[in-house]
Amino acid sequence: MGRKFFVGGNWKCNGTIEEVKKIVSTLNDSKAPPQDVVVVVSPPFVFLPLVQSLLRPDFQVAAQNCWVKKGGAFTGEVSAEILVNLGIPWVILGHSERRSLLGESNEFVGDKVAYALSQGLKVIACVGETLEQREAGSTVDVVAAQTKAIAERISDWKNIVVAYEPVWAIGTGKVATPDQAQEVHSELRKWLTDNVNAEVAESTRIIYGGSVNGANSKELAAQLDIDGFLVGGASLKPEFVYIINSATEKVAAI
Ligand SMILES: O=C[C@H](O)COP(=O)(O)O
Repeated sequence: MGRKFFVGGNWKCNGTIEEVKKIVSTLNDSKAPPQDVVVVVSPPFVFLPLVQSLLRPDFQVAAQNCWVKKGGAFTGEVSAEILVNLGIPWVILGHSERRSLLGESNEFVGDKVAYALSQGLKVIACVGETLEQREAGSTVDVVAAQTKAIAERISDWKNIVVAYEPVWAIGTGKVATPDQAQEVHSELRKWLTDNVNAEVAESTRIIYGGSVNGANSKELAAQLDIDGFLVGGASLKPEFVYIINSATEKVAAI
């Protein structure tokens, strides 16, 4: 299996200069296994240059969003071109907080993903169902529709990581069980096989997000179709290092 384990830390709208320096210092001092894991941290826009300048070179940074098309007269937005100019390699798109709070539709997210890729960014594309959708039995339909809106707009999947983040598990402390997560990851991979192609399905990393912490990461990492994590709250704490090191669980399971 050629999918290198991937651990993203989404700091969301958190941090002061002092806190940022402390988190980076903890990461820089950690013994992560770079041969087994890709580590990408995503601070708020304004901290990106600082984090990039301080962070160890084997870890990377991601923006938490970018504008849907070429920059210009779009007050308050940050374009893909600006991120590229700053040397930011990754961007998180389609996070459920933006989908729900800012009304980002599947199509809008698909357009953003396509534009970001066209500018040379790598994308962590988030999908996931709400509790109501899960209880209505429509989880697979929801994540398939979100993935389809991306698939219809792109032709090359090599710079995409798909993050499955059930909305009910985000920031709630209510993590999906390893079986629940594995089931959706497996369905997503099947969707990619049926609707894109087998090569993309086999090579695309599908990572899990939603209340991942140092106590549950190893068991989740051992699941066949879980290729890493997108971590929120715990990425602000020293336990993030433990989550990064759960990559060794995956290597052992292969
Ligand atoms: O992007 C990360 C997810 O929203 C997960 O956040 P959380 O780990 O705080 O639940």
